[in-house]
Parts: sequence; structure tokens; C-alpha cells
Amino acid sequence: MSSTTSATTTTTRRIVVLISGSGSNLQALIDALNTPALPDAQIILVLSNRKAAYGLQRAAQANIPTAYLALQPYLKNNPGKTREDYDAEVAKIVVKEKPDLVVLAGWMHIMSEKFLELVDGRKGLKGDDGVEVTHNIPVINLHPALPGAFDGAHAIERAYEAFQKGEIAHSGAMVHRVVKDVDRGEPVIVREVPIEKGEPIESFEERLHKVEHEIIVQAAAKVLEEVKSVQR
Ligand SMILES: Nc1nc2c(c(=O)[nH]1)N[C@@H](CN(C=O)c1ccc(C(=O)N[C@@H](CCC(=O)O)C(=O)O)cc1)CN2
Ligand SMILES: NCC(=O)N[C@@H]1O[C@H](COP(=O)([O-])[O-])[C@@H](O)[C@H]1O
Repeated sequence: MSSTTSATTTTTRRIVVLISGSGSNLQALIDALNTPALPDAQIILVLSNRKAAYGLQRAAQANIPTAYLALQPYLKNNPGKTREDYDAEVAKIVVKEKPDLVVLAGWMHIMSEKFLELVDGRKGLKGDDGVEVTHNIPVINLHPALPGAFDGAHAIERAYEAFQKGEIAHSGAMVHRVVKDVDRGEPVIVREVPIEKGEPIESFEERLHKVEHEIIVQAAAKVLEEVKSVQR
């Protein structure tokens, strides 16, 4: 009786994570790798724009390659270069890893159109061999507020202050696709987070970060699944 074996091959998805700080959301991704929450995935590079970012230590402890490139040292070391050139350099570092997904996990640098063009396929990027290649890599960002509520930096503090003034009843967190306009990209995952009357900001922030650690994994898995289905 003939028997056939179906050879099932799973492609390990490659994730690049950009950070600037503690890296607790990076840690959530690391902890979820190859669990049912985030199957068949590996983080192939963690890039920080801050040398002292503890997230770099978290990556090293997980044997994940790291890189550091900050704007001001780049401009100082490359007279005449611009912020856009820096963003293009970041894009070059990222696409060299051939990721399936780029996650901004507390990356505190507003990316110019240049970065997005080079990473999401609107413009080609010349490799070391001089050959121009276009990439179509999704970029997602974790933001500690609801869509359109508190775009930009210091969102947690601004939301807490707005609650204190009676302007909002709750806040939240989201992961969204990255577009030029900061925090205006299509939401991937959105979760409301209540603020309790009289509670200190620290307890609201703790509750919010717990939600972030969940949605960043959910969003990465969701977008990677979309990548898989497109490639089928
Ligand atoms: N083009 C985009 N770039 C980035 C986005 C985005 O949606 N589109 N998201 C941000 C993350 N972010 C909020 O989620 C954010 C990060 C940083 C800033 C900001 O004001 N940065 C200043 C420097 C601040 C500092 O160094 O402390 C700056 O870049 O000049 C606003 C929002 C990531 N990038
Ligand atoms: N606007 C971007 C922004 O405010 N991002 C925020 O930076 C923190 C990073 O924490 P982590 O370094 O512990 O992952 C997170 O709270 C994330 O939402």
C-alpha cells in the first residue's frame, strides 16, 4: 500500500525591532517567540537610537543581534548629511536583514517619508552590489493612546491629565501601521484602558503597559499572518 508523507515546511518569519528605551515591549515579543501567540518567528535584529537603551541588553541576553545608530552622532560624523539621510541609513540597516516585519517598540524618532519609501516599496534601495531593489515590508508602531486621541510623544501623561480635567472617560493603546503622519496609520489592534478616579498615574501606566505587552504580540502575529497569506 503506497504511503505518502506530506512534507510540511514552515518558514520562520523575520522581525526587526526598533527601540529607544527599556524594551519591555521588545521583551514581550521575545517571550512570545515560537509560542502559539507568535509562532514560527524570530527577531533577527534590534536597532536602538539610544546607546543606553536597556532594550539592547534584553536583546543581547536573548542572543539577538543589536545595532545602534543615533541621529545626532550620525549628523556629526557625516557633515552635510541630513535627517533624511539618517532615515535612509536606518532603512538600509533594516532591509539588509530581509525582514518580514518591522516593529517600532518605543522607537522615539519620527521617520521621514524617505524611510517609508525605502522600506515599503515605493522607492528602490541600492544594495552593496549597486543593484536597486524594492522592498514591501510592513512597519507597525506601538502607541499608548487610542486612534486620533493623543498623537505624538508623552501620550500617557497627556491622557491622564485630560482624564483629570474630565475631558475623557478612558484611554487605551494601539498598534498601527506606520505612515508619514505620526500615529495616523491604519490601526491593527486597539484596546481601551480605563482610568480610575483618584488613582495615581503610575497605576494607570502599569495597567496600560500590561495591555501594550499583549497587543504588540497580537499585532505582530496578525500582520505576519497577513504576510503569509499574501505569499501563498
Ligand atoms: N513617520 C512616522 N514615524 C514614527 C511614527 C509614525 O506613526 N510615523 N510613530 C512614532 C512613535 N511615536 C509615537 O507613537 C513618536 C515617537 C517620537 C516622537 C517625537 O516627537 N520624536 C522627536 C524626538 C523626541 C525624543 O528624542 O525624545 C523627533 O523625532 O524629533 C513622536 C511620536 C515613531 N516614528
Ligand atoms: N509615541 C511612541 C511611544 O510613546 N511609545 C511608547 O514607548 C514605550 C516603550 O516602552 P518599552 O521601551 O518598555 O517597550 C511604550 O509605552 C510605547 O507605547
